[in-house]
Amino acid sequence: MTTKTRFAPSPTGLIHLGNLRTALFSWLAAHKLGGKFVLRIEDTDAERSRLEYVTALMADLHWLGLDWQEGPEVEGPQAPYFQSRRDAIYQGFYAVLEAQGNAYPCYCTPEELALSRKLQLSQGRAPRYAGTCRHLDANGRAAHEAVGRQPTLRFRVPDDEEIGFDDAVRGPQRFASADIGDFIIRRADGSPAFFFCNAVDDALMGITLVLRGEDHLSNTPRQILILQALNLPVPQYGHMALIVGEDGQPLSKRNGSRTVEELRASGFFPEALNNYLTRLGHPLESEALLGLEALAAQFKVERLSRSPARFDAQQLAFWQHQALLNLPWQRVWDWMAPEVDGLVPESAREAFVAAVRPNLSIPEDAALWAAVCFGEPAIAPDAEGILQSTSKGFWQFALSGLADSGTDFKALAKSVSALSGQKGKALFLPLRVALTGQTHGPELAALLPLIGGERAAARLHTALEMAHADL
Ligand SMILES: Nc1ncnc2c1ncn2[C@@H]1O[C@H](COP(=O)(O)OP(=O)(O)OP(=O)(O)O)[C@@H](O)[C@H]1O
Ligand SMILES: [Zn+2]
Repeated sequence: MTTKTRFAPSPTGLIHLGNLRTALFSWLAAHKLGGKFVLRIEDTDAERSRLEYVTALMADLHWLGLDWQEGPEVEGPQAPYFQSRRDAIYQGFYAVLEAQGNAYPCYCTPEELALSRKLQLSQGRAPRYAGTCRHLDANGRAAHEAVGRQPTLRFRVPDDEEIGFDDAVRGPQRFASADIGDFIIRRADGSPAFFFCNAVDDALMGITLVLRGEDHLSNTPRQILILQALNLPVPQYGHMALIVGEDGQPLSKRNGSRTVEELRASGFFPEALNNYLTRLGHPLESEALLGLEALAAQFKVERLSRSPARFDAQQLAFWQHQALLNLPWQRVWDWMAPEVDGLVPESAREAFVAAVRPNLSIPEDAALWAAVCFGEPAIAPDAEGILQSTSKGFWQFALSGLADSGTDFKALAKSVSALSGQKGKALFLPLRVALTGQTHGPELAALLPLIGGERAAARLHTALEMAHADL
């Protein structure tokens, strides 16, 4: 049996890294074994669901390379993949459950339910549905209907059963049916309850492995009961620890967690997110930046951690740096192009990327180095003093070195050192400051050929003017 996984977001906001990691792990689990990954949109909450969030989350998944084999856009044998368009399917299953006696209409009002809950709490009991409408006969129902009460549909939970399943992440789980009250599977307005259509669709779509956040763990026994009653296949479930933010709270669409869209807009590479998130709560042997297929090859469901994973901005920055160092130069060029285009000659692009990529973290960082190489950069405030404390003689040696060795920085440094007697920082820092205006930056050996002999000579002249008179 091939693995089939799914990502089933509710389009009620932009997705965050917690949602994304669920999608990523599901994708990896499917692709590891040549299986399929399904995207299903759980938009039954008409009030909170928005089409623009569907569009946004699909754009996010495409950007990350997490393409789906069934779902919106590509369709598939179980279309439609929007739950809002599958209502006829759910109604059919409600009818089956009612005919079997596994579901019954409940006419209790929200006020009556709240009162019952309060009463149970005051008696020190865990509140659950008291079973008021469990045994209503046709007359009792008719009486409620006559006063215009709209019923919900409740699932009749068997009395004394144990519901067990083997969680792919957390191991064996046991629940007593006696702790689960009869629960609502269709709301009074006719709309399906989340865990009902979620379970039914997983079964109909042939999902074999459901990886999701542990916020869903308590839904699972109810979903298993529904599927068993309908004689539908029960997938394997794996409940992962949630990602918590710096405040210790789970990332959530409701609490304004940083969205994938924001991370993309601020210049993160998809490879940085994929590599960071795969290692967040899942140990990997490889320390290298890996593509999705390589990540999938190393991914193992049984390695998923049971303890919460904390979002760590530094680790994400580390993987962004790895992406900058390792991606093909054209990718890095396309990423920085909007910031530097027009400044960098076409023939110098590859060399420019090679020179500056270790010194970047966001595209805007490239603008400074483009100005350094091809424009007229200002001298940074912390650099001015360094030039003022050099001697004019030093710059005369530098100018003659440049005339002899051209843009070969190693040869230039060697000749200035031989003539001036300076070494180490006393040699390199003034040269860096004069040539770039900065006290830190990419290798001068890589920058100088881009700066070119003419600009370099002009900058050494400026340094000569700023140096104090001596010799
Ligand atoms: N902080 C989190 N860490 C890991 N996974 C998460 C986190 N929050 C949600 N998920 C998972 O993301 C998947 C999609 O969830 P869903 O679209 O319902 O979003 P949500 O963030 O839970 O929504 P809301 O913020 O409204 O509660 C689910 O499997 C859910 O368990
Ligand atoms: Zn009732």
